[in-house]
Amino acid sequence: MKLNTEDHRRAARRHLPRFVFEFLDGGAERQCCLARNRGDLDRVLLNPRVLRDSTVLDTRIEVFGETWRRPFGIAPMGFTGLTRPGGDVMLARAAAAAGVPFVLSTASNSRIEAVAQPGSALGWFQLYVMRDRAIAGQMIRRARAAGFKALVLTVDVPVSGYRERDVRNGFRLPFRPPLATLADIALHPRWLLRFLGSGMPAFVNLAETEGTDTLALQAALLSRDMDRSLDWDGLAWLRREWDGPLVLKGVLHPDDAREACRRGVDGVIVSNHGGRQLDAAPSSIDALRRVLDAIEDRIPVFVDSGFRSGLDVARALALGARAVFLGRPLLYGLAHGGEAGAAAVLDQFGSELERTMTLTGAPTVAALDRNLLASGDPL
Ligand SMILES: Cc1cc2nc3c(=O)[nH]c(=O)nc-3n(C[C@H](O)[C@H](O)[C@H](O)COP(=O)(O)O)c2cc1C
Ligand SMILES: CCCCC(=O)C(=O)O
Repeated sequence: MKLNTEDHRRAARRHLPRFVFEFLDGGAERQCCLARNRGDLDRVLLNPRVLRDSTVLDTRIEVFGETWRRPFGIAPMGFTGLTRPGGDVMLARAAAAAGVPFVLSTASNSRIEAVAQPGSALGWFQLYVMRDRAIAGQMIRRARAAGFKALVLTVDVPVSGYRERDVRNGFRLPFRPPLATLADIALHPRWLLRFLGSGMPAFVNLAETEGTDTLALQAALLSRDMDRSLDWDGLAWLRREWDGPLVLKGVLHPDDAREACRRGVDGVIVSNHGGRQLDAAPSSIDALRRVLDAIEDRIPVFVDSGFRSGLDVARALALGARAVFLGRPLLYGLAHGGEAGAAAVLDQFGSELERTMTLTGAPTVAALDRNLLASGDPL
């Protein structure tokens, strides 16, 4: 029986070889940031209101002119195909069925065009800018042609965080696993069998860009060898390439949030990349408060990193976030149950959120506001 995200996580751990589970589950260095996300969320207390009619709950929100059925979506995640072949399409389908957005990663293992169809109305595209900016240009054009609504530029990966587990497990391209990793893969035949027909998943969208050395490029993406010269002026270049909503992902500092507003960005995602980049970064919920104060309602503020239940989502909404993006919980569901597993996780977050709204006397998302925050909240 799977009652919560931890149950899905345990099932994923059983299904996956260790190198895959540790890649998706792990954080950077001593994993302090990963733990901080969790600890700080647990300390946000909601002070419930009583005697409020909550027979009808409304979890819908509006974002960039579109309606989401619930105030959360699926964060962009690379190498999803390693968890399950066709994983990107499964996640997009689960999101579409739940009426929430799915953000397709630059490092996906499914073609942009294949994900656009099942994801359709609420699909967003996440961009990593590699050294050859022409590649980003090609991806943006494909994403626009395929109907993606918003572009998410991830800005917290100028270089990879140090993921020590990935190094120990030999997880890089070309994949030459050490014996211990090979032996562990052999112990997971159900996972292995799924890849017999298809082999190791590729970063197919990179592989399709013109005039590039595909293998070297894929290795560069997995080692997160990005364009470190990208700066605020680089945004002007992106603006010329993309005329839809532009969202910056990985903003933590209030001054960067203000700069984003000045530069005409349409939204920010407060994120520490799920504790996978700077281990000393503040928790996402802590940074969220400061970014919200800096932005003063000028543009929507989203958040991700560490959200494991609908109650956590309510915490961020009460602080003032427009919506929350969910990362690993969806991969746990995908790992053990494919599309149905991902759908079960989204359902779980929906019912947890509804229960929290009822318990706090907040029948609409708008009613989940700072008034619910318990005084003496230690953050
Ligand atoms: C396996 C994995 C792959 C990821 N790949 C990407 C990516 O390609 N692009 C990106 O912007 N963020 C990526 N992220 C970060 C997520 O978008 C998100 O910020 C983070 O997972 C949220 O934290 P949570 O997993 O604790 O919910 C990845 C995260 C994981 C766990
Ligand atoms: C697989 C390429 C990048 C994925 C990523 O951003 C992450 O592992 O956090």
